[in-house]
Formats: sequence, C-alpha cells, structure tokens
Amino acid sequence: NKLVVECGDGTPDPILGVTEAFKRDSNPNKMNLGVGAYRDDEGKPYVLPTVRKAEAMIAAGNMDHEYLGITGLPDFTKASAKLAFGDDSEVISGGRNITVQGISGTGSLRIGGNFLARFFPGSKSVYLPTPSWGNHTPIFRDSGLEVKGYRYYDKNTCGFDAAGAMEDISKIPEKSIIILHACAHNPTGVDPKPEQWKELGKIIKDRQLFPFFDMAYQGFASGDPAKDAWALRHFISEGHTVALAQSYAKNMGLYGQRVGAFSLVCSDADEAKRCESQLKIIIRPMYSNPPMNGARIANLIMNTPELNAEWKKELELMSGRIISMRTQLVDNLRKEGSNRDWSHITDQIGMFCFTGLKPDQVERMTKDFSVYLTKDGRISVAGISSKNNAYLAHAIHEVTK
Ligand SMILES: Cc1ncc(COP(=O)(O)O)c(CN[C@@H](CCC(=O)O)C(=O)O)c1O
Repeated sequence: NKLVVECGDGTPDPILGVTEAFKRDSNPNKMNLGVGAYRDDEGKPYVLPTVRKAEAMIAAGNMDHEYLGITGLPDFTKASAKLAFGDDSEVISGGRNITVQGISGTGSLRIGGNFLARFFPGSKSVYLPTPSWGNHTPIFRDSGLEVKGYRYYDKNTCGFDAAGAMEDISKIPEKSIIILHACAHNPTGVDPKPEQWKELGKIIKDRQLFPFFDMAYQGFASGDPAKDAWALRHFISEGHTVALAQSYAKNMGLYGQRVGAFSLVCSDADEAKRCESQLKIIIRPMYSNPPMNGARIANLIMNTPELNAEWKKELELMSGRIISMRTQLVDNLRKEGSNRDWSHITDQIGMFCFTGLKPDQVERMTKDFSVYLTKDGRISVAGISSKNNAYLAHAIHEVTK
C-alpha cells in the first residue's frame, strides 16, 4: 500500500507563480508586475515608519507571548470595526457586529466562507464578479460553497459593465451570497461609481442577496480610509446585513504578518452574540487562535493618535505614488508614439491596472522584455517606478502597435 496519496503536479499559483519565474530571470531590466505588493520608487518593499515605531513600542513593552483568545486581540478587533464601519457607527454602538481577527484577508474570507457554508439559511451559492481575485474561487469552493459569477468588467471599455452586472445580479436566485470588492477591484482596478453602488444596493436588496464585502485595500485605493469604505457603509446604512473581510497586508504593509479581520453585521446584538459563539467553534479546530505580533502592530497604529495620524499620511503617499505612476505611464505611451486609448490606465484605481493586453501580448512582454505580469494582463502598478516607467511603456507599445 502506498504511504503517500497519489497526486499529480499542482499548477503554480497564477499570481504567486509569476514571482517565482521573475526570480529566475537574469535580465537587469526585469520588472515584477505580478504580485500586488507595494514597492517604493527604488523598487524596494516599503516598511511604513509607523510600523517601525509600533515595533519599537512592542519591543520596549516587555510583552508576553501568551495565547490570544480564539477571536484574537480585542483592542485590534474593536479598532478594525471602527476603521471599517466608522468611529460613530450605530452598528458598533448597537452591538450588531461581531469582528474577529483573521489570518489576513485570505483567512478572514475563509472564516466567512466556512461560516456561511455551515449556517447561511439561503442557497449555498456564492456569486463572484467576473473576473475576480484568483484566490476567491478556491477559498469559497474549499469552504463548501458553490461558486458562480456575474458580469462585472467590460473589455471593450476596460471599465465597469454596469448594465451587464445589474442584469446578471437581478437574475441571481434569491437569498444567494454575492461577493463585492469594497474598493480597488482586483484584478481590474475598476470600481462602480457611487450612483452605481446605490443601484446595485437596491437590486441586491430586492433579490434578498447577502453581500460579503472583501475590503483588502481600505485607504490604499484613494488614500482616504473613509472614502474607500463608502460602499460598505452605504449598504449598511440602507439596512443590509453583511459580511466583511479586512486585510492590513497592503494598507499597513504587513503582508507577511498576516493581519486581518472578519466581521458579520447582524440584525441585532443577540444574533451577533450567537454568531460569535459559532465563529469560535469554526476557528478553534482551524488554527485555534491567531498570531499576536502583527495584530499588536496594527492595534498600536490605529489606537495611538499620533501614529494613526502619521499612518493616514503614509496612505496618501502610497496611493499618491501609484496614481502618479499611472499618469506617467500614459504620458510615456504617448511619447512612444502609441495612439491607442490608454485612459483606462488612469481611470482605474488601486494596486492594479487591467491593461487589456491579450495573452499572446503578455507572453511577449515576458519573453522579449522580461516584464512579468499575470496572464490576464493585470499589472501591479506598485511595481512601476519613475526609473522603469519608460521601459514599461516601450514594451507595452512594442507588443500592442
Ligand atoms: C481582493 C483581495 N482580497 C484578499 C487578498 C488577500 O490578501 P492577504 O494577503 O491574505 O491579506 C488579496 C491579495 N491579493 C494580492 C496579493 C497576493 C495574493 O495573495 O494573491 C494579489 O492579487 O496580488 C486581494 O487582492
């Protein structure tokens, strides 16, 4: 009998696999525009100064390494709820939310997927925008939910397919789950406008769909956490009960610290309490209790007034640099002599730009220019610097002219 279960070779992750290929490339001009991780204008990872200050406070604090409770660091989860719902949110004052620490955004989505697979009273189908973040499908499939889609992206305009989305969502069977990217949609960088969010909210309410917001870029998209949470807060103000996954990977640069939170906004405090008890039963056999260090860092940044104020400036710096890279790229494409419409590069927002490059053009970008991006033509704008922006424009023009 075989000791090891027979299994085939797994395919490399479509996003993380790009970095592996990039590392093997010896071309000095190579560019990694695959993984959505912020880089400064030198192309280096950026550790926020507020993170360093929080680390110093922790080091000086002579803290223990005891287990956290199953739901995580209480001050952190309270601060996460306030960041998401607003300091004076009636959800929080009314005790209608339960917010637990999750293992970054991915782990928070997974807690939510497992909870809904076990307790959601409606159809165990979850509807993703088309396209969506590549890991959404396996997360919800492995949670035990059936994964389906709704139109979201218009490849002709490289923009939001409002008509298609509204039409598809109005046909989703009642009492299904719908995944919404709160801001900075991945991979397209295309977000609905406020008026379109309002329309989406009405249809979602009419269909009695359960909105599950994935907010992995709050503050990172526009530089303003409140602005980036507008859609989530609008839905709540319209009376939706929702689920929410938060990540501090991008907006605090805590990628490897795996800091996140999962929330349910319930109908009342009693339901929130019951959900909390069931979330604890789901988490305990999954990983028992979450890691401490990253939550301590995020908690200190959110709960120390001067660090919180400094963090807001860091958010503006990161989002501002990305916006300037978008503008520079369009300018450089013009200088290359491209007469295509590249306005979507500056219309889109957040970490990613959906370039519209076709798979064969993506292949040439890598083969001929050592520019690494995902097969769907998504580039992580954070990987562009003022030094390699012109080179990228040249490569894009060469494969698209
Ligand atoms: C929409 C969305 N949700 C959740 C996550 C999960 O992030 P955590 O690190 O678990 O907090 C990401 C990260 N997506 C990036 C990062 C690499 C990855 O995990 O795929 C990306 O798409 O490049 C995301 O884009």
